[in-house]
Amino acid sequence: MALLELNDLRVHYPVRGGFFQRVVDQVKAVDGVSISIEAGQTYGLVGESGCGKTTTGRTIIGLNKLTSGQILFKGKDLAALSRNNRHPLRRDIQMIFQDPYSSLNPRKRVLDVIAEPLRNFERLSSEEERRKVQTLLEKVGLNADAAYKYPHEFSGGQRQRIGIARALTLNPKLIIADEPVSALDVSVQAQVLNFMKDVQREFNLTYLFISHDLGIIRHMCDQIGIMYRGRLVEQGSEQDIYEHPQHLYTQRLIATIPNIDPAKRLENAQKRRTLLSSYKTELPKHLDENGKPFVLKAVSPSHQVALP
Ligand SMILES: Nc1ncnc2c1ncn2[C@@H]1O[C@H](COP(=O)(O)OP(=O)(O)OP(=O)(O)O)[C@@H](O)[C@H]1O
Repeated sequence: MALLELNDLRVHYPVRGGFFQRVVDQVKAVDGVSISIEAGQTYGLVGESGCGKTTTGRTIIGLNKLTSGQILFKGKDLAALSRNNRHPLRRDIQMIFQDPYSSLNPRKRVLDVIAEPLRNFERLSSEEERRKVQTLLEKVGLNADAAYKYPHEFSGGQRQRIGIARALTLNPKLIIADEPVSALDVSVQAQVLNFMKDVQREFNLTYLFISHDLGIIRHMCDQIGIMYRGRLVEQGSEQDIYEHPQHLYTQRLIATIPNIDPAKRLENAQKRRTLLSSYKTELPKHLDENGKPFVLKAVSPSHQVALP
């Protein structure tokens, strides 16, 4: 049995207009999405901005209401369960948000940020809570003292680790990661992604990984779904999607990937930086001495030509 199954999920937002603010139209943000995710796997949901990825994730976690369809988690239909029966299942699904700069409350200490889900589900003494938070901080590679600091005292990558620690507090089975690295510098992206893979192994997690970046999706995911205007146009294994894309939209998306391996991308960015710092670019002139158009050329410091 799959850990999570979406059956014909639809989420439509009403568009209101006119003097009486009547519903005049619907935005079909998610329009008939069916997905099945096996325990321990990473399912990547990819597509351009506005195609409905975030709405799908938020609906699974209960932040949005579904219009129709089923969300089966461990075989139970979340929408059909009473609040009381749904509550214990909710703790098994957590979310990592896109922007670690805005998703952590700046007025709360890291201890309170990470302990918040615990306080909703468990009654721990403050000593037990502190110990649990500090163990988690160490697991995500931060110092236990970080518990007494505020989010602004950390870098973007460290903040995303705090977001990951927060998602792990209740030992969830499924984590929905919505663009977890898109707000981070490319050099930090690879670290956080690899760290998420380590955490997945250690905690036996299943990920629904949402991204618009096919390079990152390839690095992270076993199964991939391509979304376009609220619908899934193609689903398959990582190899199916990248080696044999069937749908024209998938083929176009793949053709636009600049460099699909994030580790390679980082290596290339570093190479580019080194090259730029050791080379100076001579400014172009319009014509050379023979009257031919001047070609822009890079010259090493030892061969620099003094510009007139
Ligand atoms: N609360 C809302 N009310 C009305 N329309 C909404 C609402 N939230 C999202 N939408 C619309 O639903 C569609 C899907 O939005 P969604 O945020 O799910 O897309 P996305 O693929 O996650 O995009 P991005 O990558 O830019 O976050 C968009 O057209 C968006 O404008």
